[in-house]
Amino acid sequence: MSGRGAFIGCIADDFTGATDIASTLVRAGMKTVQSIGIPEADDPMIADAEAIVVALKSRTIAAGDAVEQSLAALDFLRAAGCRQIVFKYCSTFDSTEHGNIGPVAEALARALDQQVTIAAPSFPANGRTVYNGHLFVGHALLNESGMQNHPLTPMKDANLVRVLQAQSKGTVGLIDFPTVLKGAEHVRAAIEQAQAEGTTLLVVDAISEADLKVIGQACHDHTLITGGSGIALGLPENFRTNNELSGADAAVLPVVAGKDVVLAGSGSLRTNLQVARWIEAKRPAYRIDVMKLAAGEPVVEEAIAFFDAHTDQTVLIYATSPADELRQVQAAIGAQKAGEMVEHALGLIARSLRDRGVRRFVVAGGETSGAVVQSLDVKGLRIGAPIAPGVPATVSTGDMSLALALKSGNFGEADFFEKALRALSGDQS
Ligand SMILES: Nc1ncnc2c1ncn2[C@@H]1O[C@H](COP(=O)(O)OP(=O)(O)OP(=O)(O)O)[C@@H](O)[C@H]1O
Ligand SMILES: O=C(O)[C@@H](O)C(=O)CO
Repeated sequence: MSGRGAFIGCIADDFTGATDIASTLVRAGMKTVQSIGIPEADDPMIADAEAIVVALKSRTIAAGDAVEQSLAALDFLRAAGCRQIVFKYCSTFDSTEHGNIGPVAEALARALDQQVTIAAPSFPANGRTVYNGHLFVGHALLNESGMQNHPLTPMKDANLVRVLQAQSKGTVGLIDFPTVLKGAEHVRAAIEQAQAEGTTLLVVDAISEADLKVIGQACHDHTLITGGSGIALGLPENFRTNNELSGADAAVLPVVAGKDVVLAGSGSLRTNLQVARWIEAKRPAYRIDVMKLAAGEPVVEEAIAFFDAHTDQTVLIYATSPADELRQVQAAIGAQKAGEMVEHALGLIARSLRDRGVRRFVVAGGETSGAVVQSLDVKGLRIGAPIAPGVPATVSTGDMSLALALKSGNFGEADFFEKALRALSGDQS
C-alpha cells in the first residue's frame, strides 16, 4: 500500500447503498472511490483516495456469508490504512429477523475490538428520520410506508431497537432525541453510560442533518460506526479539523459518449411512480413478464429486440410492478427465485446492450444494480456530482468507461429517469 492510505473505509451491503454513501463523502469534500466487491490490495484506483467504499451484495444473503464477506472487506480496508470503518446499510433498515445488520455489525465490532457501536440509519434528505427509536419514511412509520411490501426484506416493525435486538446476540439500547439535541458531549456521555451497562448496539435518534453531524462528532474516535449514508455527513469534518484532507474538487467526472438505456428491477413505490411517468410520456418501455421468464420463454431476447427496434430513442426495460402483482408472482414462484431470475435477466440484457454500443446506464434498485454492474464486469466507480439525494453520477474505472446512475428503489423524484439521462450525457441543466 503506497502513501498515507485512506481515512474512511465503508462496507456497504448493496450497490446503490454504496454509491449513496460515496456521494455523501464526495459532497463533504472527500475524494472517494467505490469498488465493486473487494479489490486487489494494490489496485491503482485506491491510490490517492481519501475514502474507499466497498460495495458488497450482502443485504439478503445468508447471515454467515454476509459476515464472512464483510470481514474480508474489513481486512482490505484496514490494509488500505482506513482509520474509521462505516458499515452502511439501508436508511429503511432493510433486513430480516436473521440479519444481516445485527450479525454483521457485531462481527465487525468484535474484529475491531469495539465495545459499543452506534446504529444510525437516519437520512433526512430522503425523509428517513428516527425518533424514539422508531423509523419514519416521510410522515409514515416504516411499517406503513410501503416497505412492509418489500419483495425481499419486508419491514413490518418501525421500532428499530426491537428489530435490531431480534437479529443480534448483544443488548440493543437507544440514545434518544433530547440527548442528541443537547450536543456531542451528551451523546458521548450516553454512549459511555450504555457501554458501562453492557449495551453493545445503540440505535441513535436523528431527525435532521445537524443531528447526524452531532453524532459524527461524538463518534470521532469510534473505529466502527454503522448506519445509513447520513451518518457520513459528520465524519469528514473530523479529518478536516486536523487538516488532513487535500481539499481537491472531488466530484469532477469525464463525459461518456454512447447510447443509453434505463433498467428498472426495483419493486419500490417510487420506482413504480418513475416507470409510470415514463410510460405516460409515451416513451418506449418493455415490461419483463416474470411468469413468462419462469416458463422459459425468450424474454431476454424479446427485450433486446425491443431495444433494436427503437434505435433512435432511449428505452426503459423494467420488471417493476405494483405490490399486488408482485405478491402474485412471488406466491407462484417464490420471492427469492423470482428476484434472482429477474436480476439474471436484467444482467444479461445489460451486457447485450453494452455490446450494442450502450455506454450510459440508469439502473433502479439496489439488488438490480448489483446484478447489472457485475454482469457488465464493472470493478470500480469514480463518484461524481449528485443527480438526486443519494444518487450520484458515476463513471466506471478500468478500460471501458461506462456512465452509471445506480438508484436505490425509493430514491429520486417522478422524473428521475429523464434527469439521470441528462446528467450522464453531461447536460447539467
Ligand atoms: N415483477 C417482479 N416479480 C418478482 N420479483 C421482482 C419483480 N421485479 C423485480 N423483482 C425483484 O425484486 C427485487 C428488488 O430489489 P432491488 O434491490 O433491486 O430494488 P428495491 O428493493 O426496490 O431497491 P433498494 O434495495 O435499492 O431499496 C430484485 O431481486 C428484483 O429482481
Ligand atoms: O440508505 C438508503 O436508503 C439507500 O442507500 C439504500 O441502501 C436503499 O437500498
